[in-house]
Amino acid sequence: MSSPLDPGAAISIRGLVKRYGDRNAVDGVDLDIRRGEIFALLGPNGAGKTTTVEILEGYRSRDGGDVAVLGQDPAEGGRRWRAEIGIVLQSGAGDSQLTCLEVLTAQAAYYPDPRDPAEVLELVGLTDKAGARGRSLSGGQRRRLDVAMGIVGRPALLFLDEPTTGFDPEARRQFWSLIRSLRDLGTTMLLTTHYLDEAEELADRVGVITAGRLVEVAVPAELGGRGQAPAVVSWTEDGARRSQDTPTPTALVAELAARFPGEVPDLAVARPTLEDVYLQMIGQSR
Ligand SMILES: Nc1ncnc2c1ncn2[C@@H]1O[C@H](COP(=O)(O)OP(=O)(O)OP(=O)(O)O)[C@@H](O)[C@H]1O
Repeated sequence: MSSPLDPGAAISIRGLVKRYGDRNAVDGVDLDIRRGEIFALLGPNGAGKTTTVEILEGYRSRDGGDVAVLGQDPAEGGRRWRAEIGIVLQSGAGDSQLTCLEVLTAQAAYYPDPRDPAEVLELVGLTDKAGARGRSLSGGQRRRLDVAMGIVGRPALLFLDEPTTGFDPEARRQFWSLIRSLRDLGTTMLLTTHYLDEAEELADRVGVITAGRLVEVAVPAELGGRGQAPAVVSWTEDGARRSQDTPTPTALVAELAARFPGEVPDLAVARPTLEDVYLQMIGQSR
């Protein structure tokens, strides 16, 4: 028997089930996301991420379980509840004939306490594109406009579905700093991503979902026992690459330092990345 919904959480989920035909796309998910937290949902294609997120957004019905999003059942969320939620979809506003400022001003009019559209453009780094039409923007600029649309209503909770797909490395870093400024403003965020470095960089906690089940929830540094995993020390010796797993890499490096006259050739100390443990987890659960 699972515990009751947590009324203080931004998102509280117990025993969530969604069926398509005779298959459970979401198969008994329990999860609490704290207010102010950035939570990343990871999982392979078809794992059930979008289905789960769309149920939380109130866009899909569920077949079982209890859900509270900002204290409300999303299946019954009214206009006031909806105004507290921002959504950044996989593709959004970019095709509009309107200018960025116009499209954002039109969106802001739906909300009781919107942010100033010009300030939002500044926040997403599109001030110099205020007068440009959506369809003249680059892919990365369109995504920023999507984010601007998602946050102009001053949401307490923001859903971001694969927000940086198609970004160049610099645009991704700028986007990450935008997400951090939203966190500093108190916004709770649930993001789905296939970029493990993005999850590591942004998320307070990550959840891995495979075949509709949440297999682990942890801070990125601890996922899959990563915090306790041995380090791999590698170096070059007698023209060959050597490597050794060790729980005490400092001792091994000291030993190598004593053995070599100067620099230890090509010395590297590595621990499993989030991607390493993630791939291992989803491999095991298939
Ligand atoms: N409307 C639908 N009708 C039938 N099956 C569906 C429907 N929507 C999703 N599914 C199935 O449910 C499962 C979960 O899909 P979902 O879109 O939630 O996965 P996902 O984790 O978001 O994947 P991706 O990373 O590819 O976006 C998949 O097997 C998918 O084929």
